[in-house]
Amino acid sequence: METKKTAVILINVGTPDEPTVKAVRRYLSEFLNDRRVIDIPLVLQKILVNLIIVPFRAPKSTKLYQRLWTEKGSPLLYYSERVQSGLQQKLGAKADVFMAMRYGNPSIGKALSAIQKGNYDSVVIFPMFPQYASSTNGTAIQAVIDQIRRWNTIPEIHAVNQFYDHPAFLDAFAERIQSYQPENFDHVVFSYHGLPNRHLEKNHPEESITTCNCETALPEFGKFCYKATCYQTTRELASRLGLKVGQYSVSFQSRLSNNWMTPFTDKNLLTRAKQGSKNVLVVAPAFVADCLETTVEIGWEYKEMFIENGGENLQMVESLNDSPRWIAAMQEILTPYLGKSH
Ligand SMILES: C=CC1=C(C)c2cc3[nH]c(cc4nc(cc5[nH]c(cc1n2)c(C)c5CCC(=O)O)C(CCC(=O)O)=C4C)c(C)c3C=C
Ligand SMILES: [Fe+2]
Ligand SMILES: [Fe+2]
Repeated sequence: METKKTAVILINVGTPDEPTVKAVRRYLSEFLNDRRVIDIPLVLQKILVNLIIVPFRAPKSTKLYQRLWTEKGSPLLYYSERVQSGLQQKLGAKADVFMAMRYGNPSIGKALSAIQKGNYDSVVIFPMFPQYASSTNGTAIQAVIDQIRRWNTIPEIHAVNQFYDHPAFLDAFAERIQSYQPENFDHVVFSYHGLPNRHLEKNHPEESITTCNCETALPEFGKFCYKATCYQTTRELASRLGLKVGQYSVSFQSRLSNNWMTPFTDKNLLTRAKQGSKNVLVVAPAFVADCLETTVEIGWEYKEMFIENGGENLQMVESLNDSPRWIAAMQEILTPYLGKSH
């Protein structure tokens, strides 16, 4: 194999610079003005996002970010930095590892300007979302390509566009879940970040989301259907853990409206509490680092609701974060894109 100078750029969604209304407003505004996130007619998006959603959501989100913040800052940023340095150590001279956020800081522009100065032969874009969605991996890959296409010398460009089915990712997540002894819980909930139904329909060329059977098997076109890959991830994890149908369920969280993917995780947990489940384990395999959506939304808000409605214990599985097993898995996922040491 020839020697190539390779840059890997890890990309997560982003997080505000600080838990203040001003910083959260700036972050939400960049996020929600993305055409791949809010995919409605442009004028409507501008009005809806800038005059209604951001002004109303920013104060509410700020309170949540204040609960999330630790002395190390935002967990998403902290773990992204730890993973970057851990992966760099592991890859050694095989590649230089950069990290950026799609929205906010550290910016993709800053990482790419260092990559441009470094004259790399090859750039590998590695969005940190196991299941492809246009609003996550799609926008991250597009943002990098949009900038690189203006360079005088365009390097080789590769993208890991998803890795939900990579055995190294699945084994690392299964090991994490196993450490909580799932057999000791009444039920295991696999909770994925939701999407508007409209986004799903776009990836259903043959069938509507209401008639498709992707909850039980991966359809042929389903590799890029976020719903299908979430269910497939669950089946793979459940089989590694020896969980039987009925011992676990799949649901979707973080909706911004009721026209998002169902079933909703809060309603799933509420029903289970009312039906007598006392002790549930919640896993969130759409995230590789803990963030607002895992720690606060599930770990605090849903937990409170579950206990108020008759449940006794809701245990959130810690995300992969900076675990050595995950960093080794990342190296395996990247192996096809890496040349010899430079
Ligand atoms: C699989 C991961 C994610 C998908 C898919 C996704 C889609 C998506 N998200 C929003 C709106 C918001 N997301 C927010 C935060 C946020 N979302 C993800 C992951 C996915 N989003 C992460 C990792 C985070 C960051 C959390 C952190 O700790 O900083 C927010 C901001 C927080 C809030 O106000 O709730 C919004 C808003 C949409 C509209 C969407 C798909 C269309
Ligand atoms: Fe989100
Ligand atoms: Fe489907």
